[in-house]
Amino acid sequence: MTPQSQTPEPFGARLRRAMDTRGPLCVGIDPHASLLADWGLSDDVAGLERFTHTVVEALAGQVAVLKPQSAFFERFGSRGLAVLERAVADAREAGALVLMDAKRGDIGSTMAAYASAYLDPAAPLFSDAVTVSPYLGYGSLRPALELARASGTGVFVLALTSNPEGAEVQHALRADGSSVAATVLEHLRAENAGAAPMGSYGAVVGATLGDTLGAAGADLAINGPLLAPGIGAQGATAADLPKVFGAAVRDVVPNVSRAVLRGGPDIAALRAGAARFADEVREAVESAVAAG
Ligand SMILES: O=C(O)c1cc(=O)[nH]c(=O)n1[C@@H]1O[C@H](COP(=O)(O)O)[C@@H](O)[C@H]1O
Repeated sequence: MTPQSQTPEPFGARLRRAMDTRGPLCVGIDPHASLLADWGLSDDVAGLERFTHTVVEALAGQVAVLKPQSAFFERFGSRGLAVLERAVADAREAGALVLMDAKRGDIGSTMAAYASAYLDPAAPLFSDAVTVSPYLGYGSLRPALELARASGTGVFVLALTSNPEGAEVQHALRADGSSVAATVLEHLRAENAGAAPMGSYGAVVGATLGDTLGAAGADLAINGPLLAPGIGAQGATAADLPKVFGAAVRDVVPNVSRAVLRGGPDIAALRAGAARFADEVREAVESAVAAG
């Protein structure tokens, strides 16, 4: 990677500041073909570009985190990736942190290349953080964890995903009786130990999981951020957050994609939709914290 003249501020510190000033909401940039159609756009690169540019213009000055889902850009090949590159740069320029949702995971030597694609400051898709999958073994993520440390970026590791199919792998019990997901969380706790105000290594834990976390023996106190997708289109609400996350609710970065994006293409409507979810999240977190 590019040599750094000075140690960059860690992602965890940058994220905590953004959460404190803008609120913790993350909005996903997920240009589904159906959303392009709803917005009156063509399902091609021009439609993708217009959609993405509108979302960035509407929300990059307002929300803490924007999370482009790479698959929706990859389906258009190199021209789709060019749209993604510009969106990442524009969103960061406007003050949002960009979490690239790429869910990468591979053997360590290949993981190093994925890490450079998103976490090397010289890379065209350089982002503030990236989502990764630990299901080739947590240790295979080491190159990404190390590059994140060096470049002041973050890594969000899938632990307990929002989809119902995730449980067959994530709740599975290891020989010592701990669940696979609890083991992932344990690794993250060790990674973030001693970091203040919080570590740069997050977990993805679905807001849809209700009270099933107990079944996975999941201890969410990892001293790092907890990305919580599933609010809106997948049925969870802001009011579910304290139930799912308990005392860790202060570290939750709730994600909403379709339920905000459906408000477009009107910029004011997109902003109002995000603001409504942000208010609901703030209310839910504040009342949970007040209740102790
Ligand atoms: O890592 C993610 O972002 C993610 C993890 C997970 O467990 N569930 C999940 O839905 N996501 C992503 O979060 C977004 C949810 O979108 P909506 O259901 O439209 O709000 C999509 O981009 C998913 O790929």
